[in-house]
Amino acid sequence: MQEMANGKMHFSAPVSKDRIISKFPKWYTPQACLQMKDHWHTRVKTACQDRTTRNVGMKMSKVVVVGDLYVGKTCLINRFCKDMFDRDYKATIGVDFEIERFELSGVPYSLQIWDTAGQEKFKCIASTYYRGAQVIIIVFDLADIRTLEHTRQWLQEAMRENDPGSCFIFLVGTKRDLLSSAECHRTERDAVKMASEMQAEFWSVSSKTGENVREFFFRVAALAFEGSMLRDLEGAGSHSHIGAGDLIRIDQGTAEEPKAKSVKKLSCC
Ligand SMILES: Nc1nc2c(ncn2[C@@H]2O[C@H](COP(=O)(O)OP(=O)(O)OP(=O)(O)O)[C@@H](O)[C@H]2O)c(=O)[nH]1
Ligand SMILES: [Mg+2]
Repeated sequence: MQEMANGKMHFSAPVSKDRIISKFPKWYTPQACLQMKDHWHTRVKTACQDRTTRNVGMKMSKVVVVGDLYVGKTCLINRFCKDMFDRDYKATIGVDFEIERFELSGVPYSLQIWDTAGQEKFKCIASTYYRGAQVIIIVFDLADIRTLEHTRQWLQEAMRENDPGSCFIFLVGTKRDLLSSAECHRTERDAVKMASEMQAEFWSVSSKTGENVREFFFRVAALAFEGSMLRDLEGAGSHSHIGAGDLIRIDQGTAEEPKAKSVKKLSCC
């Protein structure tokens, strides 16, 4: 596909078929969800159908994934982005990121997904990447209740770098394949309570089996996309947008768009 942008001809690969979102994705549980509607906002739908507005607005959102070490942040991202699962633990050093391209309601859109280190000694590096997030995903291990207790602290730290009300917050319990359904039910009840306190949407997933992983990221993409479109359409002040300096700039129109970038791994301060 060829596109004219800034007077230059670009070639952009079509979005892969399994990243096309046409129907508004559903929540995991109505007890802790950010929105209960099951359709695109009318203004967004109209804007998506209007070819003149297709090329304006946010084309990429920053997503930051935080949580204790070993809870499964990297596995969650890898299951979605690469459809793989690694049983062996390799701690994230500093940060990494992946770019995922979608097509939502006919409009191209990308998520820049930042995977941060949970280890205390890398926190000071990771926290410098929290700024400008449109989505914050706080991950905990369903099989280790202490990691749920720590999610409040993770949220506080992530919000220190972002304006209140400027981010969608998700609370995600991983490793549900390790729990019996009774155990899972008990922990989910506590997690729903925590999510409500945080004004977050709760999801329960397994990166090992892939259960709910795709559904979860589709939901993230849809809410982030709709939020961006609405802010653009309403002409909100720049403070509620992702600042230009907060995203790594990637020319989405070039033929050889990098699939993922690994940020230089730094030793800690
Ligand atoms: N059974 C099971 N194991 C999982 C799941 N997700 C992750 N794990 C395992 O949990 C361990 C930690 O996973 P990671 O994704 O590396 O954890 P992390 O949160 O990225 O850890 P840091 O990078 O140190 O912050 C690994 O051994 C994974 O194989 C899951 O859904 N089910
Ligand atoms: Mg990791």
